[in-house]
Amino acid sequence: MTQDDVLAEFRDAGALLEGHFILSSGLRSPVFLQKMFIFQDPVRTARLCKALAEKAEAAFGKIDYVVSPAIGGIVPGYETARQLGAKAVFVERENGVFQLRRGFAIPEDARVLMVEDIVTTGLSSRECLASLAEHTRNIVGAACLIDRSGGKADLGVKLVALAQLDIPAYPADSLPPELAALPAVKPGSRSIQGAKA
Ligand SMILES: O=P(O)(O)OC[C@H]1O[C@H](OP(=O)(O)OP(=O)(O)O)[C@H](O)[C@@H]1O
Ligand SMILES: O=C(O)c1cc(=O)[nH]c(=O)[nH]1
Ligand SMILES: [Mg+2]
Repeated sequence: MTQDDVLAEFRDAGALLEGHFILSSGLRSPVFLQKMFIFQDPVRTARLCKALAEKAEAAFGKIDYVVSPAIGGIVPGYETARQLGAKAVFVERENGVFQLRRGFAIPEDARVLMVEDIVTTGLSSRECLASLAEHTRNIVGAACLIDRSGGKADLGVKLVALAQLDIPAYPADSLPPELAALPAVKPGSRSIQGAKA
C-alpha cells in the first residue's frame, strides 16, 4: 500500500478534517485526521492494518504482543495484532497517566510492538512506552498508520509509519491569523489541562 493509497483511504472515509483543532499535545492545527472514521469501517481498517502488519514484520521480525495507547490505539492495535498472529493489549490513562490495567500481563520473552494510530509530536507514544518499562524490556519498535510529524517525532525506538506527512501544528500563542479566526475544537480523549506542548 503506497502513501497515496493510505491518504485515499482517509479521504474516502471523510477522515481528513479541516478547521481549528486542539491536538493531544496542546498544539493547534488546521488539519485533523479523524481516525475513528476509519475505525468505524472494519473492512477499511483491516486493509490498512494488514499493510501496517506487513511493514512492521519486515522491519522488526516476529511480534508476539502489540501494546497500544487508548483510546485511539485500541482498534488498530487489535487489528494489527490479528494480522500478525499476536496478542493485543492496551494502556489507558489513570489520573492522566498511562497504565497497563485489567490484569494484562506481558510474558518476559514476548517480542513487543507498540502500535499507535496517529503520531504528531510522539508524546503519547513516549508516554505509552514509558508506562511499559515495568512490564517488559523487550519492545522491538513502534508502528503507526500516519506519522504527521514528517519524520521529526522521536519515540526513542524505531517508528514504522504507513504514511509520513508533514502537517503544520502551532503553539497556541503563535497561531497564524486565519487559524486564530476559527473556533477551536478538541476531538481527542486527553484532558486539555493534562496536555503539554
Ligand atoms: O503524538 P502526539 O502528539 O501524542 O499526538 C498523537 C496522539 O493524539 C491522539 O490521541 P489523543 O490523546 O487525542 O486521544 P485518543 O487516543 O483518545 O484519540 C492520537 O490517538 C495519538 O495518540
Ligand atoms: O495530535 C493529535 O492529537 C491528533 C492529530 C490527528 O490528526 N488525529 C488525531 O487523532 N490526533
Ligand atoms: Mg491517542
